Amino acid sequence: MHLEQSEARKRLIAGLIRDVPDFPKPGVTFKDITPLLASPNGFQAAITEIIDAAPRDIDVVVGMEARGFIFASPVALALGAGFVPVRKPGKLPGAVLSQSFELEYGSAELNLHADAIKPDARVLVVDDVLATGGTVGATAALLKQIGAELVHVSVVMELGFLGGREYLVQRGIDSSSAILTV
Ligand SMILES: O=P(O)(O)OC[C@H]1O[C@H](OP(=O)(O)OP(=O)(O)O)[C@H](O)[C@@H]1O
Ligand SMILES: Nc1ncnc2[nH]cnc12
Repeated sequence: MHLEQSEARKRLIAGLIRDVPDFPKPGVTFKDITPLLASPNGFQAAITEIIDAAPRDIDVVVGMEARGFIFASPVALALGAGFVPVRKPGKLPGAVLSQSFELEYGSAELNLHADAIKPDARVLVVDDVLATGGTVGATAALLKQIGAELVHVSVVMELGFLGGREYLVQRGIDSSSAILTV
């Protein structure tokens, strides 16, 4: 019964993520989550699936700007954990740690407030899409600079053909789950 409910949620979620060809550049098929967010049942199903897969005793849920914020915040509240944002450069007002990385469609840099997470904190990282793994990898590197423990990575959709999971495993991040893998 539990499994059937989960399968039904996954089907609902899959039907609410739209493929947009050649966005943001030719050759990239963009996975658009806005129809999922616009559906209360769909959005709730995604949050339920992430919570069900999450380890217990999480102190902090980290979400990455911008789409990661949307999923990480309700997950943090449901788990009784704090929410900490990883942001693009120039957005956080305090002293930051910084990490650059490569994306499927460009290069980027992410920042984390240096004092946002205690060194012994158990951290769950939540994002919408795992593509090349660059974003999660950079976030993991930021957490490593602090000394926090990255316990698990949860995403709504993994683009398996881009090898993000292998990229993460090569960096010692071997606990991750995706609601959907394409
Ligand atoms: O595994 P990767 O190759 O790193 O790709 C995945 C990341 O790319 C997207 O973010 P994007 O940088 O497009 O920013 P946005 O959330 O602000 O749209 C997505 O939300 C993930 O964070
Ligand atoms: N193809 C894609 N669709 C949506 N978000 C992404 N982030 C990186 N690649 C993506």
